[in-house]
Amino acid sequence: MKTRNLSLLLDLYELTMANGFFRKQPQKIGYFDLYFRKIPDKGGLVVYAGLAQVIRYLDELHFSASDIEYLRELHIFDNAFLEYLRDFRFECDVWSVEEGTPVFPNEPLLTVKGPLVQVQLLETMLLNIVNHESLIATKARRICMVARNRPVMEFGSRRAQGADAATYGARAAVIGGCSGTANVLSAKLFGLKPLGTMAHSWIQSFPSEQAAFEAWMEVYPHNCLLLVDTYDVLKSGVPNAIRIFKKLKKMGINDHLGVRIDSGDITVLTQQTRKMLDDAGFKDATITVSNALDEEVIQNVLEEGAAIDSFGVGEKLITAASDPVLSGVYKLVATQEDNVVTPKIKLSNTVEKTTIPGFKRLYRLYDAEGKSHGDLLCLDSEKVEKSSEIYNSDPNKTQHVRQLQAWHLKPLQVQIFKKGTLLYHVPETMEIQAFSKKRIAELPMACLRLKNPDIYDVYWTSQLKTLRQKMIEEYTY
Ligand SMILES: Nc1ncnc2c1ncn2[C@@H]1O[C@H](COP(=O)(O)OP(=O)(O)OP(=O)(O)O)[C@@H](O)[C@H]1O
Ligand SMILES: O=P(O)(O)OC[C@H]1O[C@H](OP(=O)(O)OP(=O)(O)O)[C@H](O)[C@@H]1O
Ligand SMILES: O=C(O)c1cccnc1
Repeated sequence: MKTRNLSLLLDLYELTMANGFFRKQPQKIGYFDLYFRKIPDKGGLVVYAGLAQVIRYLDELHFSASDIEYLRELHIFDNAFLEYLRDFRFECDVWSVEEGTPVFPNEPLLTVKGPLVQVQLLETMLLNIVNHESLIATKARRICMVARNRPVMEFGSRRAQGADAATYGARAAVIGGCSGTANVLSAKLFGLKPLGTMAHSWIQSFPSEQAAFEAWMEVYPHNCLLLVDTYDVLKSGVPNAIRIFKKLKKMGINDHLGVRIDSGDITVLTQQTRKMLDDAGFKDATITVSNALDEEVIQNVLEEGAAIDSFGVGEKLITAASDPVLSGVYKLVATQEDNVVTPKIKLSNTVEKTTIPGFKRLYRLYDAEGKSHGDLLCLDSEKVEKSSEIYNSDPNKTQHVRQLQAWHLKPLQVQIFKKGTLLYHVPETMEIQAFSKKRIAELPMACLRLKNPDIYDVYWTSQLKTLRQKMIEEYTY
């Protein structure tokens, strides 16, 4: 893959602060946490995605001669700072949750430790990548869940907000459960299955629908997924498709036969199509549907008894149309000087916006059967004992205080970079999808549902809770 220089894709204030840090606090280390506060669509979980792109961005971070020249001409920055950027070498530690992991509000998904001048520069791109890809993976999870094991093809590139949203979005959609994508670039780059059928233009370009299907059959006899709604699904499209399937059968070909329906009442049309295909002896011929589908439409048509084998889903998925923002944030939680770590807090009028101070660790709590019962956030410096009392971060929960006792702790973050050296190997995308399904299956069922899911429990240790409370009191005037 060619190097991509995104180093100036940041907000100006990151550079002006970095210049200031370089001059005023050059030795100080900063710890930043990346987390979100609210799950889109009032869902029960977010599927974390984007780490592969984060790694690539950090690995390629450099400032070209023309970047430096441009910055010099702004007349904002010190020469010494520009020279530092010219010789920039990434030297941070990075910990991250693994892609595909279901995650919850206020959990540190990514923690970056390094010279303030460096960690501050990363804010925009880390958020841009994680917010986008996690949003799409989360939406895909919702759609694929209601499709109940029927393959969902990602069809959205044409309606995505730009080329990156299409390409990285398709990867995220596969992490969230899609079987593959129509986006060939994304398939090539990320080892995804390239999938597709045909457009109406193919049918329209021939003198008749029958002639179009015949021509397709001649070119792709082993992949005859015919689009049947150009003129009339039941009166023309399906009968013409059946004629083609009969011809193929005579030639001894009976694989990958099917139809795609892209308009009209999905329940009615698929049920009647199924009957026509079955009656003609093509019980294995598949029915694919598309047309502005999302989790609500899919759930609805399946509840109505639609006869569907697979889905093509585009615009609503690739744009996360129902709730198109994951508002992850990147906040300073501690600084370090001479090996002394000092927790930092940001207060707010709203409790949710008050940050969680300190360099922290995140664990998932498992029972003996491998089911997860919540997550635990603690300070890196503390030792968590079996006898520890833990506190639900949601004060409204009735069982507010619990004993750790019966649960096993599994760390959720792994170290990705150590002093700028990459330690982590990104798994294949389909492995990430399988990992994600497994992690999601461990969660309480009630957290998975689309509507009114239970809130997953996130606990804090007593030390973390006390530290936060003390800091809130210290800074409250
Ligand atoms: N049985 C159904 N229940 C719920 N939603 C459905 C059902 N059938 C189709 N839909 C959805 O309703 C929306 C509009 O469908 P409609 O039949 O109006 O398609 P259309 O785009 O107008 O068709 P055309 O492409 O011919 O203009 C689409 O999002 C479609 O997926
Ligand atoms: O509806 P989506 O979920 O985005 O799925 C992708 C859509 O893209 C194609 O439509 P096309 O661009 O040919 O326009 P159309 O809406 O007229 O079918 C295809 O036929 C689907 O309808
Ligand atoms: O292959 C298809 O059927 C397809 C691809 C992209 C968008 N709509 C349909």
